[in-house]
Amino acid sequence: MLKDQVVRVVGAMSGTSLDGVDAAEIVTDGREHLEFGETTFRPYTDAQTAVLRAALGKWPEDDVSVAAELVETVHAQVLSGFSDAELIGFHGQTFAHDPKGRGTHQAGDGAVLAEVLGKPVVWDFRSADVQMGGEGAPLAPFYHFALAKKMQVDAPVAILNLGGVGNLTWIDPCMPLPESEGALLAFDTGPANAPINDLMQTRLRRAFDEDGAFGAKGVIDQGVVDQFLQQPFFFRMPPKSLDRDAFAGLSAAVENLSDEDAVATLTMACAASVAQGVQACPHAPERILVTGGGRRNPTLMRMLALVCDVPVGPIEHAGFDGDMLEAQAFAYLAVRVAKGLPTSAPATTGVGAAIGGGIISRPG
Ligand SMILES: Nc1ncnc2c1ncn2[C@@H]1O[C@H](COP(=O)(O)OP(=O)(O)OP(=O)(O)O)[C@@H](O)[C@H]1O
Ligand SMILES: CC(=O)N[C@H]1[C@@H]2OC[C@@H](O2)[C@@H](O)[C@@H]1O[C@H](C)C(=O)O
Repeated sequence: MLKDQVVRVVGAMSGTSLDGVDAAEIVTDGREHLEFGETTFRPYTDAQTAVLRAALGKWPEDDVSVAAELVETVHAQVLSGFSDAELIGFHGQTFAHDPKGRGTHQAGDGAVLAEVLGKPVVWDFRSADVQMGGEGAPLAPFYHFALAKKMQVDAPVAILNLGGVGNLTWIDPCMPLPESEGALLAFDTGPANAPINDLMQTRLRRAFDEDGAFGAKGVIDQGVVDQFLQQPFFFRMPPKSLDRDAFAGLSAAVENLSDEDAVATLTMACAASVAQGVQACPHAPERILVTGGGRRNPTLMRMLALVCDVPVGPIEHAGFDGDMLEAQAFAYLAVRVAKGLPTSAPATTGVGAAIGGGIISRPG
């Protein structure tokens, strides 16, 4: 692919909240040129979510073929709607993530999708980074850098994704490239919606705390939050990343609280872990732009504004679509992989040197 070639590319992401597949088209040269196209979301049925949930924590050598085929089938359906796209970025579904141990496992075979869809597919974005000593996550930061350039801001900003897990990217948009030293600092902040969703499902048979209603009625158990922040993860310097279910102890710690108090406490645990992350940034960002489903939870957004010493608002304030940012990110990263450009750097994943991860599979 030529250096300046502009590509119509679609990215697809199945996130840790296990709610469905986001797909988004962009037009990009893999650097600063960025236009936005069609988007779609395909929710998983309850039965499909149950299959995926049962595969969490499993590795390729475990028998996950049914769950992996489900990921491929749903993605093939979703992506077949993007007939104009020349290239596909396919993240897959993370089943397990243990970068300093067994590695990282995103289910779904991009080679199968390339055959089915008849287009080149970039996939397995995280493994090379892990093999080179990196965390393999977060990977959206290089895309966040492109967004900050598009915003034409001249002071550091932070982009906070609140999905199942939270991740924050601090960006100095005055730097020339995302891999430039000092351009980015990125890391997972802690659990975000996953513990809240798990509690809502187990206790109340609801998918999530809609509009933060339960959390708003509860009283925060500050002792639980303070105890939670004593976990070694919060004393590690970034970059750092998390598996979805890394904090089982947090859910256990709210077991004896009422539904409302438990949700309020889990919501504050998420906000407080973000506030700790903000303290680790090189300088205070001018503002925090929130993406991912957590920005739709007004209780969480209120708590964030309370504990972070920086203005906090949804990324729509900067003109971007907070539901589709991750799908767009894997579209953008796919073009970078196809062009041989790096997708991570020491400051985003802790990898030894900037590298481009990802495999390209072409239809036979
Ligand atoms: N109206 C709402 N009120 C409260 N919470 C909401 C609302 N809408 C979405 N959410 C939360 O956002 C979650 C979905 O977020 P998102 O789609 O960003 O997650 P994801 O992409 O799967 O996760 P990750 O970024 O960790 O991979 C839902 O499961 C729910 O917890
Ligand atoms: C291993 C893995 O899939 N991590 C996800 C997860 O979901 C949020 C957070 O944890 C982040 O580290 C990452 O996803 C985003 C898209 C990323 O790589 O930037």
